[in-house]
Amino acid sequence: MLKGSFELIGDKSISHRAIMFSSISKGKNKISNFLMGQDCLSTVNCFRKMGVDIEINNNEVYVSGNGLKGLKSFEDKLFLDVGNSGTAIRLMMGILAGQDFKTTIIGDESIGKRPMKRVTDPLKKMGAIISGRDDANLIPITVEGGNLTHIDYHMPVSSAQVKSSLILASLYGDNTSFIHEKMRSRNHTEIMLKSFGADIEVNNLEIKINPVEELFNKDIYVPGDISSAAFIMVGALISENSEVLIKNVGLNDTRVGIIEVIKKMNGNIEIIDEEEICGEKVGNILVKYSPHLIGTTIDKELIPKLIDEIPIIAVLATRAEGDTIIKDASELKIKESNRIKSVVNNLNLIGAKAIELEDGMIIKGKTHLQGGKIQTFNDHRIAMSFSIANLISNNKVILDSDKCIDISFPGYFNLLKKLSK
Ligand SMILES: O=C(O)C1=C[C@@H](OP(=O)(O)O)[C@@H](O)[C@H](O)C1
Ligand SMILES: C=C(OP(=O)(O)O)C(=O)O
Repeated sequence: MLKGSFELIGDKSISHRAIMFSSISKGKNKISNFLMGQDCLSTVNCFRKMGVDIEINNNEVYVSGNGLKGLKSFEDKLFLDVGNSGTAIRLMMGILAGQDFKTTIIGDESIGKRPMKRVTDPLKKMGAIISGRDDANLIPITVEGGNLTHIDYHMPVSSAQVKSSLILASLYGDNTSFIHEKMRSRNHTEIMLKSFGADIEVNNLEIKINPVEELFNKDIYVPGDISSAAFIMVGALISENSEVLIKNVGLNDTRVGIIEVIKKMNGNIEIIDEEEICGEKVGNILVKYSPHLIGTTIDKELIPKLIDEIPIIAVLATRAEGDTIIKDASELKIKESNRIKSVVNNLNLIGAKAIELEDGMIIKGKTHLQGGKIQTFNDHRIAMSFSIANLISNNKVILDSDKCIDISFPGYFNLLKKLSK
């Protein structure tokens, strides 16, 4: 059973953006509740390497921005290392496209397999010179920035990383740019850049960006990460007699898909004390054990609102009455692991019944988890999802490795231990 309350750690997406946008703005600012996860620290290291003064003091970060074109070239032999982070590399390429120097980006084995053409193609159209393995699809990727044109681009995939990268490059363009989304993805970039003085207008799925001379730093408070809260929420929903209050959860409309799904599945979840801080909705969430969960279908518009939560939703679905069907989610195949395969194979391995689909999965409800040793593929979301499955398994669910959890949720096991009664 999970019981108690806790303050949620900072949002990963917003923490990355806070470092990047502060680094290319003028002035000094403070970022509070910054996520000290490995992914966000990779972003810090990249911008330090490009001459930005970034000081870390507990969960607070102080950034002295260099201005829009003020990043500095470093010795040729050095690379920018993004580690495991898709957000870091894709967003950073948008910024590098506007700088007057050449940079090579590297990362770990997982990022080495993730597709970058979705970003490098449109950035090349804007005038950046980009090369890399497999026609600039795979790292190491070299970006030579400079004078960019504008772009009118219809995104072929729904991705906040692609959208954000192009918004950033558009700040350096020669005229107004338009970016058209297929589906509404997380909008932290639009919110934060506007507060820094960017000229951005959003009309449904169209984003209009006018280039600016400079951005100006503002203090940022990072709300808690709903994608991290999701593991504890599901833990509480499925373990008997649980009741957990999660404080300080980011509740941006583009991120709350997990709450919508839990409600549809008849889960006992309640949002209390909602407010707005730095343009982002924040609130407390009360979750209680829910013995009468029902299966559901998740598809289309809902997918971008919960893309990172699908592995843990799949665990939740094993406790529901009836099947849960997840469709339109082929993006899962190109995350830190192929999350369709890693979820389905591991669920079946511990006694659940899951079927792999081309663009998602079906999870049979009310199955009894038996436990077993699962493969995380060094994917943090897989590791945490199956550590929650462990709470309801007859025998232990053993992870082959759990170090990857530090990528997005440092202190995760300590918290789980504190809440476990
Ligand atoms: O913009 C972001 O911060 C993110 C966007 C999503 O990726 P895509 O843009 O590839 O969908 C998400 O999976 C990732 O964890 C963070
Ligand atoms: C996919 C993820 O992150 P990124 O794309 O930044 O590596 C994630 O955190 O689940």
